[in-house]
This record gives sequence, structure tokens and C-alpha cells, in this order.
Amino acid sequence: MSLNLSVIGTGYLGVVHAAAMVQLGHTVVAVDVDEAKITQLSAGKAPIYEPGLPELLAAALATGRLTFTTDYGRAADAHVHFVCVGTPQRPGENAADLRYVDASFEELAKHLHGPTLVVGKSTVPVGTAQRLDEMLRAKAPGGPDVTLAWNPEFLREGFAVKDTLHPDRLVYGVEAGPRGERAKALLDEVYAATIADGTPVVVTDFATAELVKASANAFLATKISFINAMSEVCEAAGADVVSLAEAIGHDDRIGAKFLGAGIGFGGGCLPKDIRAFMARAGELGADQALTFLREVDAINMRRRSRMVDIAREQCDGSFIGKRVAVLGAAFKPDSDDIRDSPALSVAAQVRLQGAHVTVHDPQAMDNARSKWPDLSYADSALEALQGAHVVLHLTEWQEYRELDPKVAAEHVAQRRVVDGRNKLDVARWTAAGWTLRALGRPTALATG
Ligand SMILES: NC(=O)C1=CN([C@@H]2O[C@H](COP(=O)(O)OP(=O)(O)OC[C@H]3O[C@@H](n4cnc5c(N)ncnc54)[C@H](O)[C@@H]3O)[C@@H](O)[C@H]2O)C=CC1
Ligand SMILES: O=C(O)[C@H]1O[C@H](OP(=O)(O)OP(=O)(O)OC[C@H]2O[C@@H](n3ccc(=O)[nH]c3=O)[C@H](O)[C@@H]2O)[C@H](O)[C@@H](O)[C@@H]1O
Repeated sequence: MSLNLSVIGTGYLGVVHAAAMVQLGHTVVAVDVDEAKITQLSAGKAPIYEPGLPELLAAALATGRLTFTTDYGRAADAHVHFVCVGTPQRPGENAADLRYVDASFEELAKHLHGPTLVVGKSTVPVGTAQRLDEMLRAKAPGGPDVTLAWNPEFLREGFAVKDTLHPDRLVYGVEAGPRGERAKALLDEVYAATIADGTPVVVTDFATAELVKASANAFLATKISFINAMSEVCEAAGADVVSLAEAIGHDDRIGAKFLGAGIGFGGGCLPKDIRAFMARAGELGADQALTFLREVDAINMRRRSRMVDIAREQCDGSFIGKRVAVLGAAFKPDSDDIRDSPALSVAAQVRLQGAHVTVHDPQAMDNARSKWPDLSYADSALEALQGAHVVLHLTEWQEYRELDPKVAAEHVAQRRVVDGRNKLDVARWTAAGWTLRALGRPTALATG
């Protein structure tokens, strides 16, 4: 059945969700407080770089069943409202900043007059849904007829369209009893096409649904920091973390995914989510349970410093007067997202230590320029390499993996490259006369 939906918040999560829901057959009003974003979206232009999004958005707009607005009133008639606003880290603290979630629920509540389902998708600390449920019942004019569900999102940037249309699982946090059953039935209608494809559905309570999301991201972050801890030991022992990861990854119980050692995780989610999780556990008196996440965070941040150290070594011990080329600004390839980007964090530290740093990224240049205006930027990878004493490969875009090291060599002052993602072909680069250093790999690899 085709439903009327609203999507509140059209950022990395919301815009993909809104367009995907149209693809599933529904009619969607998408609301954001950012007027510029709404104007852009109404004109059919995606405000972010996400593979497949322009096509999905164009197809959704062409149906006439997708509209964008800053007016919550236009969402009033929806059967189901999905809340997708941001939950960033509170400045100077570990805890999540819930001001956008609170503001959007307060505003939405004013427009809920009859039976409606509100679905939280934002990542929130456990206990938030219960609090918001009580708020909606107290403040919405249709109070007793308004039901809340929590339906956390697990999409990855760069694969957001596929992950939204074909998720690994759906999780519904609902209350016990007939209201929860109605919420489940309505969510099953929303996701009917996805469920028909065989997507498993886990139905649980609010608190468990919130914790599923927090623990999934904590597990992923832990897996990355585990391999990066092994990377530190490999460096000390003269061993190779890439071979090690391949070998342990063959064990099904461990699995090969998320064992990519390098400069670590960044982005608008894993770093802030593990910190918010620790903060919330502390409030609940369960802080001891998550002290290991402090180590996960510390290992991750140490990778950035280690990268700077290796880059400095490659500049013969000092960055003063040296030119450093940085390939990559986004926190991961196939995204323009620079939130807590390890690449830009390294670039900024190298610049602070005296180097002239030139950054290139295939998609994140505008975002990088506006957040880090003191760095220099080049329009192409080869231009960034011009006169460089060392090249830092920090975000593994396909374009960089395909760079011809012989051509690259013609642009630099010294053929020295540090692979912060362990994705460059060592044999190709060393055959072209480059010294290649990588994190957690033997120095002997460097010269082939
Ligand atoms: N980015 C991702 O890949 C994923 C994000 N999440 C979670 O989803 C939530 C949103 O994340 P992103 O989309 O990355 O954030 P974002 O910062 O890209 O987007 C948030 C959007 O909400 C809008 N907004 C803020 N206050 C509003 C209000 N009162 N009413 C309407 N709109 C409002 C902002 O203008 C912005 O467009 C977060 O909780 C995040 O942890 C979950 C899974 C994946
Ligand atoms: O809550 C969220 O927002 C999302 O956070 C992550 O998705 P995302 O941040 O888009 O990207 P990932 O692919 O998880 O990568 C995160 C970071 O880890 C790094 N990474 C990833 C994998 C790896 O093996 N090694 C590694 O260093 C990436 O370079 C990147 O900086 C999760 O993978 C999603 O399931 C989740 O929905």
C-alpha cells in the first residue's frame, strides 16, 4: 500500500531515506530547517556527493510524489513521520547533542492531530525514545493517538542508496501492547518491498533498538582499532599487518571485513557514537562496561599522529620548508563528507608543523576548503603532487589507486609516498623508483 510519509531532516541520512521511500512506492514530504538545502533539493540537485543519489532523486521527483519544504505544517497529514536530524557530539564533551532531535520533535508535535506514527531514525543515547514518547503524548494535540517507534539506520556513506533499499536488517523498537503492534504493522507496510526481498526484521523494545545501533557502531570501531593495534605491534616487530589481516580474515568467525589497517576511522558517526555511548553508559552507572572504548578511541587517534611522524621522517626529520601533497580529504572514498576526517586532521597537523600542504580530493574540495581554509588545494591529483617532498595517500579513492606512479614521479621533488590506507600497489610504486612507506608494514617493503 502506498503511504504518505514525512522525512524530517534531509542530511546524509534523510535525503537518501526520503528518495528511497518514494522508490518503495510512497509519497514523501521532506522537511528541513536549512532553506538553502531545501531550495537546492527542490531544484533536483543533491546537496551531497553520494553515488546513485542524483539518479534516485531525479526518479523520485519525476513521480511527483516527493516534495521538499521548510514548513512542518505540510507534513501534518503523513501517516508516518521519520525523524532523521543530526545528533553530533556536544562541543567539549563526549555526550550526544540532542538539541536538533528535541527541536524537531517539539515542532512536529504541534502538527500531530490524529492517529500517527512517529519513527526516530537518528542515532540517540538509550533512554531518548522513552522520553520523547512521553513528550509526544503530553504535547501533541492528538496525544493518545500518536505512537512512537525507533528504527535505527545502519547505512554506510558511499553505499547509502543500496544500504537503504537493501539493508542487512530492519530493527523496530516499539512499546509492548496494541500500540506497539500497530506501529510494527505500519512499519511493515512502509518496508513491504524490502521485507519481500528477504530482509530480516528484529522487533524489540525502545531501549534495545537504541542499543543495537550504539553497539553495532561500537563493534565496527573496535574491529578497526583492533587491527590498528596489531598494526602498531607489527611495526615494532617488523611484521606485515596487511598479510596478518588477510590471514586472520579467512577465519569465518573473524571475517575479512573492517580489518583495513591505516590511519583509522573518522566521519560523522563512529567517533562521536562511541563517545556518546561511553557518556551514556556512565550516566547509567555502567561506565566500567565500556572502558575498552576509551582505548578504541585512543588507538584510533594515535594512528593519525603516527602518520604525521612517518611523513616527517620522509621529510628527513623536519617539515620546515617542505612541500607535502595530501591525496584525499573525505573521511572515506565515495563520499564528500569531511566530518572528523583523518585525512584533513593529518593534513592540518603537518601544516602546523611547518610544511606547505596541498590537498586534493575528487569530491570533498568545497567542504574541505570551507572548513580548513588555511590549507592549499589543487584541482587535480597531479597538480597537488607538484614539487612535493612527500606524498601522503590518506583517502583510498579509486583515482589514487589507479595513479600511474611513473607519471606521478615527473611532478614531485622526491619520490616518496606514505600509504595511510594500505591500498597502493607496492610493487608498482617501487618499480617506478618510489620509496613507499606504510603503517604497520615492514620498512623493507619500501624499496621493493
Ligand atoms: N550519515 C550517515 O551515514 C548516518 C547517520 N546516522 C544518524 O542519522 C542522524 C543524521 O545524520 P546525518 O544525516 O549524517 O546528519 P546531517 O548533519 O547530514 O543532517 C542533519 C539534517 O537535519 C537538519 N535539521 C537540523 N535541525 C532540524 C530541525 N529542527 N528540523 C528539521 N531538520 C533539521 C539539518 O539542517 C540537516 O540537514 C544522526 O543521528 C546520525 O548519527 C545513522 C546512520 C547513517
Ligand atoms: O552510524 C553511521 O552513521 C554509520 O557509520 C558507519 O558508516 P560510515 O561512517 O558511513 O562508513 P564506514 O564504512 O563504517 O567507515 C567509517 C570509517 O572507518 C574507516 N575504516 C573502515 C573500514 C576499515 O577496515 N578500516 C577503516 O579505517 C573508514 O575509512 C572511515 O573513516 C557504519 O559502517 C554504518 O553501518 C553506520 O550506519
